[in-house]
Amino acid sequence: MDNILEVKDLTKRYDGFCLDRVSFSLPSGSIMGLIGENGAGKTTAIKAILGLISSDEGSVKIFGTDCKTNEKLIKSQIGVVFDECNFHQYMNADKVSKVMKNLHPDWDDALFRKYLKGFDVSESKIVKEMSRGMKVKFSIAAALAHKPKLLILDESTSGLDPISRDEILDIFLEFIQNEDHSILVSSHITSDLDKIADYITFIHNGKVALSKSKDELIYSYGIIKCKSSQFDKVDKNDIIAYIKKDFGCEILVKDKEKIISKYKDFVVDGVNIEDIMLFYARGEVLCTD
Ligand SMILES: Nc1ncnc2c1ncn2[C@@H]1O[C@H](COP(=O)(O)OP(=O)(O)OP(=O)(O)O)[C@@H](O)[C@H]1O
Repeated sequence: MDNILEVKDLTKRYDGFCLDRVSFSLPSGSIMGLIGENGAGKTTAIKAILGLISSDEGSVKIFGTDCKTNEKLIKSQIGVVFDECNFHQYMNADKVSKVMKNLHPDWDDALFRKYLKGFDVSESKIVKEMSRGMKVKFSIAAALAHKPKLLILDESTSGLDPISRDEILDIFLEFIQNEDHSILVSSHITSDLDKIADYITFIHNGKVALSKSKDELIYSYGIIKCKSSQFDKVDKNDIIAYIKKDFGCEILVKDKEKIISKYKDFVVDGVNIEDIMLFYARGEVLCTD
């Protein structure tokens, strides 16, 4: 499987913050969830990938080509949705369609209207009159209607109600049925990523803390829950991270099956993306692999 997006050592320095040598690859036909705390660097990474801000170091290849070599063609094949609607406040569907038709040769007006109808967003309403959720749906409809191969969304779905989010997650899954398509989506709603992501990249303090297949994380990682007094019984080489609390200790481990047979006295629970994020962000991390 080819990579639709390859980010290598991407670095951006601001006063007091550094996006530090961020690297990851997004294979075609897949969805990657970009997660991290507020201020971790997700938007900075996305903007640097899209060339909306200049990077200090590193490279970005999209569709196998360095972004700088054929920027116009590459960008025409990317659909981008930020958390705010980028269209002018006084534009309605007709006006957006007119503008997009000139910008994108593959613009499909009928598809745009189909998505708007499906999302229950009025074609006559101007952006200014739309609710936050409507603006997001309007932007997603426009991003999909120019038939991109790569869809990049930054925190776009957070303001949507659970039903609308579910509807959009289905559209994302349908979008990647085409093996040439991929999605990079930053989100704080990790339960959505539990449902749709194939890969997870976790940015912590400007650095990639992990970038792995979601199945590898979910099926092989586990959490040992034990008393603080039992902590020393666990081999440090088995520990990825741990959190000690007043009433006990939680330990993130890899290779859950091995751990279950090695430590028969301990309860080993499964994990979700939020658990893993909490361990890396709030726990003591012993192993960064
Ligand atoms: N133009 C800028 N000038 C200076 N610092 C900036 C600029 N843009 C972002 N930053 C800083 O970069 C850091 C990362 O911000 P970024 O928006 O990438 O985080 P994020 O992970 O997207 O956070 P959130 O989840 O809150 O949206 C923050 O410390 C922020 O203050």
